[in-house]
Amino acid sequence: SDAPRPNLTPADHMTWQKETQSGKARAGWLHTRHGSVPTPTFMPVGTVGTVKGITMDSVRSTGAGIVLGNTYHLMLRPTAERVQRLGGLHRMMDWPGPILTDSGGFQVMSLGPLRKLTEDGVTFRSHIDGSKHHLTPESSTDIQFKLDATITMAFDECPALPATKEVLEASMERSMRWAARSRDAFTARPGYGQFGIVQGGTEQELRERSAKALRDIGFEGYAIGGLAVGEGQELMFSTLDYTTPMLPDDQPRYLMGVGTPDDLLGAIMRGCDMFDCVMPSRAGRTARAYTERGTMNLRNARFAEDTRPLSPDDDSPMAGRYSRAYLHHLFRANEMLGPMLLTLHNLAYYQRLMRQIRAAIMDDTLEELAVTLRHNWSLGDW
Ligand SMILES: Cc1cccc2c(=O)nc(N)[nH]c12
Repeated sequence: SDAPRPNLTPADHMTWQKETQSGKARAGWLHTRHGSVPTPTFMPVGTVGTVKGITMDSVRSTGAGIVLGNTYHLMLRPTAERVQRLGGLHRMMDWPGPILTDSGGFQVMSLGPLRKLTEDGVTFRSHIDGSKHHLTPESSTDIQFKLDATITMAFDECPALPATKEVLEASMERSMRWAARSRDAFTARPGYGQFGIVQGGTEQELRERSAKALRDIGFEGYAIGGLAVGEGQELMFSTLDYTTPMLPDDQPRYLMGVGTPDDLLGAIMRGCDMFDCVMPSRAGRTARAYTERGTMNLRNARFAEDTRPLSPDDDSPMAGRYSRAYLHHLFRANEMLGPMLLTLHNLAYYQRLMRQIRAAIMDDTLEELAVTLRHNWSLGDW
């Protein structure tokens, strides 16, 4: 967005400034040690220090401002100590902008085989070489410090859904104890920050207690965890309806692991500001294009001689240079360039969507934009 940047607020940690609001949707600025980013913002996932298949210059060219890394993957390879010796993630991956790192608990529960969870933390074996590892709120926070993460996530447990209220309650309460230990282990630095993660599944009373526990600890931002784990959009939105108002109005809200363009629109309209999801990049590697008219699978034979661009207003650097037919050929031939071009295209679409939504928040026309977007997404290919 070319909106004038409000002046940076001097602070001993990162700050978020709300610029304007339209309904429950907010437009603001995230000010960090590694630069300022307009919100709402979508964070491309750079799990092991790379947004798979494209250079960080390409990521920057899509308009992305902040990217995500993962404690779980980076601690296993190349290890946090080596990243630190290489000058931290920013220098190692040639990304001077802000980096948010997830804390590892979620990835252990979904990736690491043979894991054991205790009050102290999680013991697990590496999915790479079977070596044994232990993650605690303290060690996760220390790893993120070594990575030089701009935004550090508290170490939490994300329970699999469906789960009984008792299971959700015990898990949430443990995550809150871990949040306090994560905060104690965090090293405050000007322009850096740490986010707490609200848990509690789809139980309003648990979400309420979790949000209060995190506010009492005090963080620079608040993530909503425990969603995007198979509950479905309706239940995710209804959970957001009562959860976002529980969080401080003047601090950023990060909905973890979300989502499709329609998810993002709905979550922004419910007061969320930051998002991450593997969908656009993973889809790019599997021949699925995200466009204003919904998604399309470029392996489909109907594209074999379709000389049109992917979408008429594609503003990625490849805009108008590669036809659907060419992409169809690349994927059929299993050429590297296919996933590279389509990942770039999809991330550029997500960033364009963020800019469109932010502009509509600024001129209070978000309701109208939402109708247009949902209509066009339903059209399918033209
Ligand atoms: C990446 C992600 C997606 C979805 C949920 C979560 C969560 O609850 N906690 C963490 N740390 N990460 C998550």
